[in-house]
Amino acid sequence: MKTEDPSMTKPHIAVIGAGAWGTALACATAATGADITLWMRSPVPPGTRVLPRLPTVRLPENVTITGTFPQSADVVLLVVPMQTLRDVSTRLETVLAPSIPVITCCKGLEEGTSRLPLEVLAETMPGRPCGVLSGPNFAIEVARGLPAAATLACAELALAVQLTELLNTSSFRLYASDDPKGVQLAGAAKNVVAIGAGITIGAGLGENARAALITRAVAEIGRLAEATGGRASTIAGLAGMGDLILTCTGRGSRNYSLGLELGEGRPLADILAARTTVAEGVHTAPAMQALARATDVSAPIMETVTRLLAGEFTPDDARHLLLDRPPTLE
Ligand SMILES: NC(=O)c1ccc[n+]([C@@H]2O[C@H](COP(=O)([O-])OP(=O)(O)OC[C@H]3O[C@@H](n4cnc5c(N)ncnc54)[C@H](O)[C@@H]3O)[C@@H](O)[C@H]2O)c1
Ligand SMILES: O=P(O)(O)OC[C@H](O)CO
Repeated sequence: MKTEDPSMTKPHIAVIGAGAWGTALACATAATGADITLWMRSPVPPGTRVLPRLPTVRLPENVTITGTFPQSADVVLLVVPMQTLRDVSTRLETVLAPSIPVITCCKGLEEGTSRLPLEVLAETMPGRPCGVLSGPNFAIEVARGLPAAATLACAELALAVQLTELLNTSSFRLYASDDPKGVQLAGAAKNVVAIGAGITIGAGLGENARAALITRAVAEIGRLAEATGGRASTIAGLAGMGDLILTCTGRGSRNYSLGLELGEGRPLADILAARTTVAEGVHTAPAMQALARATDVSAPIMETVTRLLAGEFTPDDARHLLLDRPPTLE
């Protein structure tokens, strides 16, 4: 009788959240050959292989959809909207073995507390090894296996390296980092800047203005990263500059397209009412404004986008994004 060699057991990667990004990450990590379980909160009929957020993508055979949280896995990817991270991670913590590493793939700050994703997990999953994955990644392209890259950061570089080796594939290239604060700050802030970039184009201010906005955002996000214990140099990488380039120019971005509509004069409430997907920048902007104020960081872009979203500025005032400040040194 054949006995199974435990050293030949396939890795198990659990993905929590079957929105666009969770579905894409299930497809991408399936290419490692691991067994993938994809948790979704809404039940689907047995045999479902195509999920609502990415209706043109068929899940690979080694992806199993489940409605039950995992108790174990080699790694868990948490891929839910930022404002639900506290609730979902609290519930997951009650069943998941304490040594299992969790990677947050959210890009945002928690509204009301201005917490970064890993700061939320430190409260809901204390003592657990955690990391963050972030980079210029439109879900549909990653799901289709088009080439993409991202940063995976953990406070312990050795863990980041170990997890990149587990998750890296020939089309989804991962770079390890030991600056999780900088990576999270970058991923959250770019969504706010993307709204600003959309407003700039939607209000007809031109592409020069957008390029200036993106470039000044790099400096602003660097200051915010340092104020939260991260490194400004991280903002030059995939999670910073890389994601700013993608999200501030690609019409596939929900944050950028929301900004475009705002810039064209459509009220925020109408834009949000017509959408079912998450535009993280709407929640993250006031949290980023509060963080900047609390840490005494000059953050005119975060401030202006927040005030535009709150209706304190009209799109006609969008030049505030760049121009209404005295000249200074670069
Ligand atoms: N879509 C992308 O291209 C992309 C790429 C990189 C990172 N991200 C980030 O990933 C995160 C998720 O984004 P997405 O694009 O998958 O969002 P989405 O709007 O496509 O889907 C969100 C998913 O979360 C689920 N959800 C909503 N409320 C929930 C709750 N209370 N509990 C559990 N699940 C809940 C929804 O059912 C849905 O499946 C965001 O932080 C986003 O910034 C997205
Ligand atoms: O559609 P957005 O604006 O949430 O952007 C998606 C990804 O974060 C791009 O990297």
